[in-house]
Formats: sequence, C-alpha cells, structure tokens
Amino acid sequence: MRVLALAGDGIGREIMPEALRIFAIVQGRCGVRAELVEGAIGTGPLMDEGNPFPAATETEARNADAVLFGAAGDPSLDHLGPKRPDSAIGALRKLLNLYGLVREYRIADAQLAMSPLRPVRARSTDFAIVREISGDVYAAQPKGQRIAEDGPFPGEVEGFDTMRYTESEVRRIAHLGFRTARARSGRLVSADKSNVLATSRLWQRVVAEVAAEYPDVALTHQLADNTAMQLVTDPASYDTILTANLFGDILSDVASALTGSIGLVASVVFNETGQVYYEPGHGSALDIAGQDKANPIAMIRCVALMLRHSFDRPDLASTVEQAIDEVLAAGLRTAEIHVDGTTLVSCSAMGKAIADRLEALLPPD
Ligand SMILES: NC(=O)c1ccc[n+]([C@@H]2O[C@H](COP(=O)([O-])OP(=O)(O)OC[C@H]3O[C@@H](n4cnc5c(N)ncnc54)[C@H](O)[C@@H]3O)[C@@H](O)[C@H]2O)c1
Ligand SMILES: CC(C)[C@H](C(=O)O)[C@@H](O)C(=O)O
Ligand SMILES: [Mg+2]
Repeated sequence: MRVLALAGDGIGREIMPEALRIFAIVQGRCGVRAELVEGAIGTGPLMDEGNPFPAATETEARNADAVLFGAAGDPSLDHLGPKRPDSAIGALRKLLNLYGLVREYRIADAQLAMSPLRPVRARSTDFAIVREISGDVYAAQPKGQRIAEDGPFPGEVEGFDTMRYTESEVRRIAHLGFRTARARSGRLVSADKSNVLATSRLWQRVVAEVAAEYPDVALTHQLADNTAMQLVTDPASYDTILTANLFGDILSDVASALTGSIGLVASVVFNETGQVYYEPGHGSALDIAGQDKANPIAMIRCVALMLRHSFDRPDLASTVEQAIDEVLAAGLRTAEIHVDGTTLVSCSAMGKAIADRLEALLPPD
C-alpha cells in the first residue's frame, strides 16, 4: 500500500505529524505494511513554483492507494482566483474522481459537556452525513460574471453558477447513502430543496428509485433547511443523511459544531476505483496556525479511518479510536474545547498523549 500524506497549509502542518506519529506506531507494532510518501500542496508550492497543485503531487496522488490530506487555503490569497491555494482541493477531488464523502458524528457521554447543546438534546447523537462532492454548483458550467440582461438591476455585473446533477451522479451517491445506512441503523434521510429546485426534484426521484433496491432501509425525504434546524434541535433522531455538495458542505459544519469542535471530525472520501482519500472536516485555520494550538484529533481519526477502509484492519482502527476516547475521557483538551475542570494541552501534547495511550492498548509485539 502506498500512502500519500499532504499536510498542506496552516494547521495542516501541525496536525499531520501527529497523525503520522500514530501511523508509525501502528506500522511498527502490527505488521501494517505501507510505503509513506509526503507531498506538497497549497501555499507552499504556490510560492515555490506558482502552482498550488504541482505536477509532482499530481503524479504521487495518481499512484497512491490512499491519500491523507491536511488542509489547504489562505483567504489572503483568494484574489488569485484559479491559482488560490484551496483550488488544489477541487483539483485533487477531480483528479481522483472522488464523489462520495462520508463523515460520522458521535457525541459520546464523555463528550457531552463539549457540545454547545444541552445534554438532554445532545445525548445519544450518532449519525453520518453522506455528501456528494464532485458535482452540483461547485463544478457545473456555465459559471462566472457577466452583465445582467434582466432581473431587478439590468446592466449591472452579475455573478452566476449552475446547479446541475445527472441521474447517474445521483444514483451513484444514493447507493453510497443506502449502503452507509444499511451498515448503521437502516434509516436514511435524503435532504434536498425539491420545493424550489429542479435539480432537487430529479435528486428526489432518483433516490426514491434506488430505494427499491434497499427494502431494509427506511427512506425519508426532508427539505434541507428543515434538516439544518432539526440537526440542532434533535440530532439524536438521525442515523444517515444523504445530500448534495453545497447542502452537505453546510450541514457538515453544523453537525461538526454539535460534537464540540470541527477539530474532532474526520472524513473518508470514495471514488469508484477503490483508491480512498481521508481528510479532517476543517480547513487551514490560519487564525491559530503556528501556535501548537490546533486539535489534532480529526487528523488522527483519519488514520483510524484509513486503517479501516484501506488496510482492512477494523481492529486497529477501533484501537486508535479507543485511545482518542480515553484521552478525552481523562479530561485532556486543546484550547478550542477547553473548559474549567479539564486539562489544557497543546496540539503536540494531545498527539503524544493519544500515541502513549495507543502504545499501552496495543498487544505486545
Ligand atoms: N479541506 C480543506 O482543506 C478545507 C476545508 C475548509 C476550509 N478550507 C479553507 O481553509 C481556509 C480557512 O477556512 P475557514 O476559516 O472558513 O475554516 P477553518 O475550518 O479553517 O476554521 C474555522 C474555525 O474553526 C477553527 N478550527 C478549525 N480546525 C480546528 C482545529 N483542528 N482545532 C481547533 N480549532 C479549529 C479555526 O480556528 C476557525 O476559528 C479557507 O481558505 C478555506 O477555503 C479548507
Ligand atoms: C475549501 C472548500 C472547497 C471545501 C468545500 O466546500 O468542499 C471545504 O469547505 C470542505 O468542506 O471540504
Ligand atoms: Mg466545508
């Protein structure tokens, strides 16, 4: 197995070493065989060679069996348009034909105090969001700026994007949604805006057709704005949520916040060739970068997901997750989740604590 690690920008450079520390322990102790390659993406190669997604990284990504991605993005460089550092994310997703992002959100009892929700609402929260990430308004053409010919202010410059999905794109992500729900508690909510959007009406029809192949999964259609509200008022009612790219982007960040921090949530992203990609739910967080303050848990959870999905080692994945749970239960907290009565630790100290716990949990050589 060839694993490509792309730390990228901002806190990506601080959390990736913590994730690789965990991977090194598992490799050394458990016979997990992998060749690890590190590559450049984002602001670094943009400054060095004028390209946030250089050809060498493209080649490494093509050749990798699994990709661990940190973060990319620097809002002060957004004016660079197609060369902005976070454009590398879309380019990488496109290159690898990634289409389905799955993120699981669980509020363990030891985490209840971290959630912004009262315990009575947060308790028993355990759901997944399956988000389509290759299409929608993100990718579809035409998009751009032009002079408005009609509307309330003709003659002004207007920005426009195209929302678009084909039946096959919806069918492909719907299958991932149903498979995910089947492996969990068998309840799938498909969130769309079929009350206003033609794209969503197609989405709803195709999802309903695919449902016939999964009689054991209970499907409900829900309007995405209602889903946003109910995620906050009653998150424990959800098992699996299936949604499109833009709605999924927003619903995922709402869901992350419920767990206490976006720094706790990891994603696995699938294409159709078996090559798998892992990334935390958050971005480069430049406001805290370079201060050893970031929460490395989302990135470390990516290693657990990689052990489960790319190395077929669910036992090791669960042990890494157990080490994280035990360190949180012992009261260690990075700055963004620290409250009175818990122990404030740095990014590297959190990583080290999880690594020590993991060493203790793993069977002797
Ligand atoms: N997959 C990715 O690489 C990805 C995802 C989202 C945003 N971005 C990019 O990152 C840049 C910054 O975006 P943003 O500020 O909207 O989102 P962000 O996720 O980087 O940060 C949002 C907030 O969450 C906090 N935060 C994020 N991760 C954290 C962690 N691990 N520990 C503690 N606190 C954490 C940050 O300090 C910030 O206050 C933008 O350029 C954006 O395009 C990249
Ligand atoms: C940075 C951006 C392109 C990306 C997205 O919108 O998909 C990010 O917000 C995410 O959630 O991974
Ligand atoms: Mg996002």
